[in-house]
Amino acid sequence: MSGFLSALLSAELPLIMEIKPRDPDGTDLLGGRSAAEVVDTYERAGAPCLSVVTGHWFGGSADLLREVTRRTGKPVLQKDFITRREQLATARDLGASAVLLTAGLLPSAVLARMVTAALAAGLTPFVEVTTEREIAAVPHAGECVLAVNNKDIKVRERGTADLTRSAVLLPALLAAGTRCPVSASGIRDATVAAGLLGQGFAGLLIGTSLLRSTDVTAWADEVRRLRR
Ligand SMILES: O=P(O)(O)OC[C@@H](O)[C@@H](O)c1c[nH]c2ccccc12
Repeated sequence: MSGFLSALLSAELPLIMEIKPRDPDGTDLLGGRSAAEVVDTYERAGAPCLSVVTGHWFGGSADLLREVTRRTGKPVLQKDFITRREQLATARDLGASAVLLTAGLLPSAVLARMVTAALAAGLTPFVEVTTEREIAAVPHAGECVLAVNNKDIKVRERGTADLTRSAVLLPALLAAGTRCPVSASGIRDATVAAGLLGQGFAGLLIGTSLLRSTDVTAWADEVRRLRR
């Protein structure tokens, strides 16, 4: 099993904590903090894995990913529009353990090729889906993280999140054979997070709410408390 999958599946609190400099509307999310400071905050709160957005419209970059992977020993997911094999080699060189593949943006033959190529490169495919049809197009689902995106990448993650999408698609994720169904985007507080974990998600990907939080450890502790 990949390092990313096993870290998530063995975590006492499976929150993939994300670093991105801006939200899709351009609002700053780092508030003057360095990437290293955010990494340390997330590690103190118990993150088993991290995510770094390298896409430029979120203010990300390859340098940001490098800075994070140098700082942490935790497996790191690269979030970007990965469509070509060369990008997989770059992700690995920058220290990523997992890569985002967006099912809704890739023709199914390309998605299949990229999943296979990522696995061959030792990277965990983190496949984002929004429909049952997209889920059905994911090969080797048992080796992938399958993540329902509660927002819509086609409108650049603007707009409000639809958390019912996660609930509706969870059975299809499990039927596809993933060990690691994840809910991503728009998880605004600990109550929502605890609810999704209670439904059966094996992991959650959270960015904005944690980046805006003044106390990430308290945020995570609240999820722990609600799950008891
Ligand atoms: O900040 P949020 O709402 O917690 O969402 C995190 C993550 O899911 C979101 O940043 C994201 C989802 N899909 C993406 C694709 C590219 C870049 C970023 C993303």
